[in-house]
Amino acid sequence: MMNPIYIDQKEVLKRYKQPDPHTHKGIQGHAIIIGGSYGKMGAVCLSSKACLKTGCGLVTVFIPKCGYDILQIAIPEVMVVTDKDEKFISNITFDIKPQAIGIGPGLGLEIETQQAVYKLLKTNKIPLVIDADALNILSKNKEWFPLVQPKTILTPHPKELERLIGKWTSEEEKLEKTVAFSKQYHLIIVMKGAPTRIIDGDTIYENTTGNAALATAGTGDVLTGMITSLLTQSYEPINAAILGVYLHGLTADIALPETGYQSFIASDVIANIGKAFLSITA
Ligand SMILES: NC(=O)C1=CN([C@@H]2O[C@H](COP(=O)(O)OP(=O)(O)OC[C@H]3O[C@@H](n4cnc5c(N)ncnc54)[C@H](OP(=O)(O)O)[C@@H]3O)[C@@H](O)[C@H]2O)[C@@H](O)CC1
Ligand SMILES: Nc1ncnc2c1ncn2[C@@H]1O[C@H](COP(=O)(O)OP(=O)(O)O)[C@@H](O)[C@H]1O
Ligand SMILES: [Mg+2]
Repeated sequence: MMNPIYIDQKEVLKRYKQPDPHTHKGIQGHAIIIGGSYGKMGAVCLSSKACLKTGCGLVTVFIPKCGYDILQIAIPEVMVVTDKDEKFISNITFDIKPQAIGIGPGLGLEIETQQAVYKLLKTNKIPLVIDADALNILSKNKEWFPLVQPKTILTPHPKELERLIGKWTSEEEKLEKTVAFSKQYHLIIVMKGAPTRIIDGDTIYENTTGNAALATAGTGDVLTGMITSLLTQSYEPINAAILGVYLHGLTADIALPETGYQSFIASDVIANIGKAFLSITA
């Protein structure tokens, strides 16, 4: 197996693009975050807020009806489109033209939701991040793998990865299986963990930021929003994944002296995205 490329400040600065002073919200890009189900709307709140805070111009969420008030009250900057169903997503339709899609946080596994994901995968040509229950839906329907567009970013935690590629008996085998999966379907796999690794075919990247404070509900949902945001801002998928993972970890390193490991929560990731951006260019 190849040695990893460490994702450090030098690697990130090679890829980071300073915003143009003459940019506007249209140029900064429009993201759509698709997810949520009854009791898991917080995942979409976290993901969509993180998306905005990572610099894209506009964010729309596509959620089941029961999330409408929750989203509009929690994050006034985010626009909302609702499904026809109350508690889960059953048919994904929107007439906006986003530059990137993030799908999965809080989505649930209802049969109707699985069919809605199938329809999206079959027709979608927009850069995509697949996380959480959208990954679990793919794992339940492995014959859909070839429908996923090349260079789509998948962000599994270890259990989601196991559901996708099967069990492994060593770290080496886990990496080999993930590289083979990435190569077979031309996908970028963000193997979340400590450390997070990004697999792009034969190339393995290893993140150098982050700490155990991130072991708390919703931090993965936040990462999905951040990577989706970078995709809307015209970063190549691999660069969006690299920059997103690095900044996400950096928020926890910045916050740790104030929060300690225990009190750090996913909203603290979002609150520190600004400082993380400032520190990479400092
Ligand atoms: N506020 C909200 O609305 C929130 C909503 N959320 C939404 O909930 C949905 C379900 O997502 P989920 O990840 O909680 O459940 P699931 O896929 O069964 O995986 C859990 C199991 O995986 C394992 N595991 C995880 N990490 C691991 C690691 N690093 N290393 C090793 N193992 C690890 C671990 O398994 P164990 O070790 O217990 O066998 C654990 O029990 C999804 O839509 C998500 O977006 C959440 O984001 C929370 C906030
Ligand atoms: N001990 C740890 N050290 C560094 N990062 C961690 C640690 N535990 C979790 N993380 C990070 O936190 C995030 C958790 O994502 P995930 O499991 O999808 O959470 P959720 O689904 O609750 O949002 C990942 O980015 C992972 O790399
Ligand atoms: Mg998750």
